Amino acid sequence: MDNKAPDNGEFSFASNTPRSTGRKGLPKIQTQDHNKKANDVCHDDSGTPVKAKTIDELHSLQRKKSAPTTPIKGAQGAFNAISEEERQKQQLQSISTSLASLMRETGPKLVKGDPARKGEGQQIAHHHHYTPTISASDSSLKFTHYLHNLSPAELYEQAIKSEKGSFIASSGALATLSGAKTGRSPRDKRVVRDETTEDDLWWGKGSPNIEMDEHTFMVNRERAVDYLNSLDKVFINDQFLNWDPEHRIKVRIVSARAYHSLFMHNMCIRPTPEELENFGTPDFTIYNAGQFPCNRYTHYMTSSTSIDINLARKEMVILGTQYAGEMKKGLFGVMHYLMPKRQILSLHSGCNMGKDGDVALFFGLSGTGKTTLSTDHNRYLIGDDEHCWSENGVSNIEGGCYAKCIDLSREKEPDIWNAIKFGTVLENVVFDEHTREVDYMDSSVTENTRAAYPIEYIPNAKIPCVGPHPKNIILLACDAFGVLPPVSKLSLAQTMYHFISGYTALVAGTEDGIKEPQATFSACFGAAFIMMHPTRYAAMLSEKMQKHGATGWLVNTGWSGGSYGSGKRIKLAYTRRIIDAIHSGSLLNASYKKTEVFGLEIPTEIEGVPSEILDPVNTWTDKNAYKDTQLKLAGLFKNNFAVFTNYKIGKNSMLTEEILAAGPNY
Ligand SMILES: Nc1ncnc2c1ncn2[C@@H]1O[C@H](COP(=O)(O)OP(=O)(O)OP(=O)(O)O)[C@@H](O)[C@H]1O
Ligand SMILES: O=C([O-])CC(=O)C(=O)O
Ligand SMILES: [Ca+2]
Ligand SMILES: [Mn+2]
Repeated sequence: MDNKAPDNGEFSFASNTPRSTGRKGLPKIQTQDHNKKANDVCHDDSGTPVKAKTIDELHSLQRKKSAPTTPIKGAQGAFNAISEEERQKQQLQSISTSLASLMRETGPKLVKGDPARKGEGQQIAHHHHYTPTISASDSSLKFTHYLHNLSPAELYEQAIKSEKGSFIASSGALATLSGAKTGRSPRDKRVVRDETTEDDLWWGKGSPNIEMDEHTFMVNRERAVDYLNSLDKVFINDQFLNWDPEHRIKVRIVSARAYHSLFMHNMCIRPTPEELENFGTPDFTIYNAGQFPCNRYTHYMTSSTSIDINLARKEMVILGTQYAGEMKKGLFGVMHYLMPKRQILSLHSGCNMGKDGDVALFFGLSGTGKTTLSTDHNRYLIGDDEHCWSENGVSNIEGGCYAKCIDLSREKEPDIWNAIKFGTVLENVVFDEHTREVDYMDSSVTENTRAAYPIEYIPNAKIPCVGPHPKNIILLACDAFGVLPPVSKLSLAQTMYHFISGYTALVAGTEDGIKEPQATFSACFGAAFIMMHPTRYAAMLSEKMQKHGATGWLVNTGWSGGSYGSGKRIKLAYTRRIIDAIHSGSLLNASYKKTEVFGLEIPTEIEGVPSEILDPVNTWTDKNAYKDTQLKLAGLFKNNFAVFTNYKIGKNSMLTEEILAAGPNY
């Protein structure tokens, strides 16, 4: 920070160290007369004196008060002039409400700051009109310390001080463990079914929304809040979702771990100090009590993990899992409800933009390449995982990226490699205990190792993360069967067919319990996150693609030359050349031939890609095995799509017919 605390010999870290001056022995102890200059033998002792009389005072000089970069709105305005004290009071009141038990008193007694740093800089919520009654519980006599929107440096210190398994990696990233869960637990997700959600949401067979009643939600909420209030300290993050200013959502995350706070600091949009001062009441609140299990005797609970969403209360509760992705994807689910209600399409996709403003969306299930392929040195990154498509164009929902890092290499993914530095959260990676060098090949903890970093850590991120209407819609599938072509150009009906199907072979690890690749269908490439029926999203996508003239593509980032086990994964370098040809427009006008069974249009030539791999039949030595495997996969597609044949997609029933006909034919 500064050179203001000068060297007086006792605290010598300045450049004239004993080593550099070649002097032997310890520096001379000087107890007084700092100003003596003449005839000094040791030059180190001749610096200006420290401007403190005591150690405490010295330490208080080290940290200067943060000040907003621009004057706070309203403070000097004629209207709604609000005093600093009043603003702090409002903030405390809001946080007190967030942490309140709904059964007992109005809210906990709050203290801002770390309990370990008693006295300094702490503010007690004196304004809080708490009236102890005869029925007051012991917990209501306790203070709840909260740490509000700490900086990454502060969160590092908190994590290292109090969370086992937190270390600084040699890159500067914070390496942490997420505990027993190293992936999401979709089977433990519950959504409150009430008047608000009864008609709007998708319930029943195939739906990711497993119902829960309001009362049970309150039981779990109380459990989480009691747990959080019982702790020494809790972390509060007040942040935003969605870079489109018209549709920005305010979120509050209450959590017990500095790791969770830093993760969300990176993943959500970070408010400026001014925006934070004027934050007001959040639109949605997460209570993350992940270290604490749910009570398995509670109705609807099938394990000790429960992730509960209550849209009417605008709250989410997490019990029994510390995997940070639950918060990220929980909020994504909320956006999948809020945005379509405003005629905005929410998408599980990456997004980037070329120099000429051409935007591409990358859809795909976990591990198919959204983050890898949207992070492209020659293009601007808008976002890697969650977007909105509105009348204004596209906007990222998040403020950060969440990259898989198993087998990560500097050569193949330089931008992601370089983003792993101070401030980045590294989950469940293995490192050398001395050098703290990470071994990205090591999956001893889990296959699903991850890095969460702010989007501006990617050098060509487009800030603000918004762009014009997309030109190319790229559907990524990691086909473990090895029969889908590396790239196919899709008609609108085919795009809709594959979007609704949402096929991939899940790559090990992201969803807890899955260890081997297996064929998966997940509607809209994100059935775990959508809240309404898939046809709602599909209809919006087809309408937008038609209106803005976007082209659909199916890209197989999975196997070639055989299924998983015998074939090999398509080289990332080839996939990148394919994606380049889509972006440049050269693939749009290439020559094509149609495949059997899936009826896909495949190009005969792409610069930088061996032509023989473009038709997968060429890469298989056993042609009969290829044919059988292709038919087997086609059958799986048909079976999966059967549930959608009774639904109309959009207003146009012509399109519905075409979509049904756009699947495999054999
Ligand atoms: N041909 C290929 N194309 C894309 N990715 C590949 C290819 N071959 C190997 N990979 C690897 O596959 C992984 C793709 O993961 P990525 O993080 O991009 O998934 P994602 O779609 O963003 O998933 P999630 O939604 O879980 O974040 C990376 O580890 C990447 O290195
Ligand atoms: O949410 C996660 O854990 C990782 C992710 O992006 C996904 O699964 O789509
Ligand atoms: Ca990703
Ligand atoms: Mn994702």
